[in-house]
Amino acid sequence: MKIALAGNPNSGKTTLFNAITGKIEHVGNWAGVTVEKKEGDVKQNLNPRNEDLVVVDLPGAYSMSPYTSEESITRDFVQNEKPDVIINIVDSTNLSRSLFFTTQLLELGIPVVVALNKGDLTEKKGNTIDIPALSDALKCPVILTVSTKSTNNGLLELMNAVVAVGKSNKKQIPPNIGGAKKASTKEEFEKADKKRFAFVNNIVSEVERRKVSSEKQTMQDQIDRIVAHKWLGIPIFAAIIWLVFSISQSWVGPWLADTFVGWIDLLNESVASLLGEDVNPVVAALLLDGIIGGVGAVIGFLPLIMVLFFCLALLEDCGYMARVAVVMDRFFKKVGLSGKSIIPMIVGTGCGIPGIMATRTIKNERQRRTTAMLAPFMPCGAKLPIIALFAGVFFGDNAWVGTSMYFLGIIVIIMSALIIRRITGDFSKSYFIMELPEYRMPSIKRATISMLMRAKAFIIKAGTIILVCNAVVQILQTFDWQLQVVAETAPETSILASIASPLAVLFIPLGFGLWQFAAAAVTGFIAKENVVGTLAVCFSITNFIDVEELALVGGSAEVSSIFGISAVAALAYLVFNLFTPPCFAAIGAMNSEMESRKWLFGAVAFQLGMGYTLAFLIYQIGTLATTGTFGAGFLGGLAAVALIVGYVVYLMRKGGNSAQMAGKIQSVKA
Ligand SMILES: Nc1nc2c(ncn2[C@@H]2O[C@H](COP(=O)(O)OP(=O)(O)OP(=O)(O)O)[C@@H](O)[C@H]2O)c(=O)[nH]1
Ligand SMILES: [Mg+2]
Repeated sequence: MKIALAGNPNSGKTTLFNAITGKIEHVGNWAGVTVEKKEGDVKQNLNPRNEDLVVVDLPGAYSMSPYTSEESITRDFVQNEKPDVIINIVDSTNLSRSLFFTTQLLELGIPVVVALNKGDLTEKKGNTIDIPALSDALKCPVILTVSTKSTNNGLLELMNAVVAVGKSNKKQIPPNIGGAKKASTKEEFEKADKKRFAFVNNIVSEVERRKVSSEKQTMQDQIDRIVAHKWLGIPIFAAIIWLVFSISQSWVGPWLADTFVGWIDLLNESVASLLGEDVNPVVAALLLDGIIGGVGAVIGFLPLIMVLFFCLALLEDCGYMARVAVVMDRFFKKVGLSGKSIIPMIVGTGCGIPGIMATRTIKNERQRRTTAMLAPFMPCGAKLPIIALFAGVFFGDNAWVGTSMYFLGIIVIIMSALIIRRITGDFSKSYFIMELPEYRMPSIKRATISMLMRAKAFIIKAGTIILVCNAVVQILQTFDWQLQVVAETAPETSILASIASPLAVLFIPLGFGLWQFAAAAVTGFIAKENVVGTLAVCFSITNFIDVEELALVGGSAEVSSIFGISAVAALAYLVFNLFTPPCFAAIGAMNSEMESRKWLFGAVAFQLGMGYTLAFLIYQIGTLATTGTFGAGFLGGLAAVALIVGYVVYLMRKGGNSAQMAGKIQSVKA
């Protein structure tokens, strides 16, 4: 039996799906979290008779009408794949809005069971819903559920009702709303919608008793007045992000990382003693420096990243991140995007790929493609080790490094959106309406699960892609083109050095024209964690976190002298890695969401140009400010940057002209 979960965004479909299948799909406290359908089998304890029950979680939808194109995945699935039963998840705190969709589902000829979800919240608010009366009015079973609870949550009753209607021979007859079913033109649909609203309002007024204006509500409004305030919103957001980076990077993170790195060191030592003296030094180096050293350098930052993800999950769960979308909407609207583009960017701070996929809910094509192109500018989980490394080595673990990279990301996104709008010549606007979820105590359990999921992905990546890359880097730097082991005094003769050196020339104006940095930037396109791993291997540093000094990169002076670049150049290198194109996997995701080769190539070129220009400006201006003269390769870099900027300006003019032309043609037509 195939069971579809359908309902409004943020009603709790995925939470319910996870509860009945035992899966751990991403749940978020805002609308539009699920963008793809997901399938799972019903858990044994909710399926006592062991039937073949498959559940499909769908993206949220407000309507089945073909004139709201947004929710097509849900509509297509329900209409084309004909599930045997639909569970309609209804947010019981928002009955009147949710039932509109219910009336449409009831008319499809597929049995519907309503899961009246978030029963705990309704109770807390002091509202009551007459469930038998609601079931009578809708002519379908209605079961009260609390999908966040593990017991006494109504899920067994729900599944029993689902199996019963799925097996019953009696057809469900939808309530009579009066001709709504036969609509085919837009006008007819609109007329039918009006009837539906009237029908729903009528039911709600009969079954629901609301407790009027509770104090809690006004308190929520008061918090929102400050948190989502026009001017205060931004500094509050900055302070919160600073706090998150402080906790993860300066306070709790290093303390955890310290213990963790101790274990990695121990592993390294025990493997070394196991290998003994007789093992071929090339093999020993591959294992100890390349694999354990390289992967260890990356994994060493795991505790730090976990703390950060935990904090972000708490912020998401309590409802704050949805407010950030509202605060940022004002700025995004000015550059042709909307608050809707923020969600992909917030999701992208975990990993760029789901962030890019989240752009799917954006209707306007230019906005969707622009968001998919710019979301990777937010620092994702894989970029955090790079930030942590450079903040540690050059800036004493200061939380401002991470915070400023986060906000630089937002600024670059806003500027880029402005440029892209000009280039495309598409000045269309869109309005952003977002339902704000209520504030609530964040759940430690949910945040822990979210953190562990991300940590798992990080470890798997470190044990596969990162491990292989580090091994390859180690081999390439051990041998020269004649396959002879390179002398320790002449590392520049290795295969790796000879490949990376020509590229390093391009980086001289950016302050890091060394083959090691060039090699690390290139492996970074395979996965951003590789930047840290490759630097560790190339500079033969087995770990960046000093266990003795109880500080991240305790031997920072030592490491920075091994790197041999200035702090300004280090910052430029950090920015270069964060603002050039993301890893290949994310570029693949960009490709599938943009659905246009032209946009994809344009986006990658734009990102390359952006990273290069920013790194150039930071290095040269920073060097001028700290030493009084420009850095090396100033003129060459200036020429390159002038070329990049000149070309972008040319494209913007061209775009502006074509927009003007289009405007003229339209006014002539009018
Ligand atoms: N208090 C309470 N919260 C719930 C319940 N069910 C879900 N939630 C919360 O509601 C929010 C939305 O849950 P999701 O499962 O992501 O909602 P969804 O319907 O899948 O949302 P989209 O995928 O965006 O359409 C999350 O913050 C959940 O923790 C419930 O029964 N009680
Ligand atoms: Mg969902």
